[in-house]
Amino acid sequence: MIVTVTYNPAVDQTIQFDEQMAPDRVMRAEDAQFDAGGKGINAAQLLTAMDRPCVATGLLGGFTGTFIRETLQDDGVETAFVDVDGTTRLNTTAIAAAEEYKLNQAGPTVGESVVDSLLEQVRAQSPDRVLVGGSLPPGLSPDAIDRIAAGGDWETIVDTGGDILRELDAQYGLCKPNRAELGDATGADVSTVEGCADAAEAFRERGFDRVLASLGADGAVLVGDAGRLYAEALDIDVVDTVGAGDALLSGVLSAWEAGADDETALQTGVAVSSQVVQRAGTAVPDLSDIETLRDNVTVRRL
Ligand SMILES: Nc1ncnc2c1ncn2[C@@H]1O[C@H](COP(=O)(O)OP(=O)(O)OP(=O)(O)O)[C@@H](O)[C@H]1O
Ligand SMILES: O=P(O)(O)OC[C@@]1(O)O[C@H](CO)[C@@H](O)[C@@H]1O
Repeated sequence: MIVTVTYNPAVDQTIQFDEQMAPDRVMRAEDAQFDAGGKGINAAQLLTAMDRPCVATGLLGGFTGTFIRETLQDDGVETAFVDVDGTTRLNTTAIAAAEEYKLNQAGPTVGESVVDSLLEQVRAQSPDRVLVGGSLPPGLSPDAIDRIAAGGDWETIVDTGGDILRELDAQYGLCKPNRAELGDATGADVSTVEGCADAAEAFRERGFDRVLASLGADGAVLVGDAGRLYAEALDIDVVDTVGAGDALLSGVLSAWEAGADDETALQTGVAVSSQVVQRAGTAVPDLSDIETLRDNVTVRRL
């Protein structure tokens, strides 16, 4: 069973324009939507859609927190959130012509005592795996993630920025940097797939059993004791890439939960992310056919 921890959830607002962004005038949108977001919450929604037992925890507050709580309840996602005084943030993705603008708020300031409250929620679920996803709100340091990792007998997976990854001290089952985050975390040249695999391999020594590097349109690399695996991305029509990394990770975790090997897990991850990027925002696509779709993904050893 997986518990996801989102210290800094968000309502994701996605606004679509037919024309390019321009300053000093009113832009009129063609379409707009709100989704419950934050990396761990996205993963919990996707895992639930793939019938994997999962509980979403994290910090919620204000009217945006209420929206997230109600959306997850409607989607049948099990939750165990901790209430905070501030208001959960609202992040905006503007899709204008072919360009994507991501505008993320910092989130409400919280006190360190929230880590104890969250740990209590996590322990109460007795999970096998815990995924800590997303940025930290003001008031918390990377120690908040280390404390979750060291707080019980579970494997911890972490999906956060390169600056935070670099500062973690505990032992982790996996981290999931994207290309820029891998570059930030390691300082290595990540301009080629091979360079990314080298950087991921070297980064394992910092306390990560496996590194899953997501490379956008170039696919993904999974490096661990079983070797270096590379999956090409599928050739698809992308609407926006918000939540693409969460989808890749959810597919991998879903397959591992079902007992699959790393190769099948990577195929599943790429298949799930391909479904997500073909839809606007972080809405959950139909994943009932994912075990068939993953056969379209080619994995090779580097
Ligand atoms: N342009 C694309 N074409 C095909 N697949 C894509 C494209 N962009 C992303 N993907 C798929 O999504 C996966 C994750 O993408 P990416 O590396 O952009 O994640 P990310 O930067 O962590 O995203 P986010 O932080 O928004 O969740 C890729 O490994 C790939 O399978
Ligand atoms: O600011 P963070 O925590 O790094 O990222 C938050 C976020 O952009 O990531 C998700 C997509 O991966 C969105 O649901 C959410 O708004």
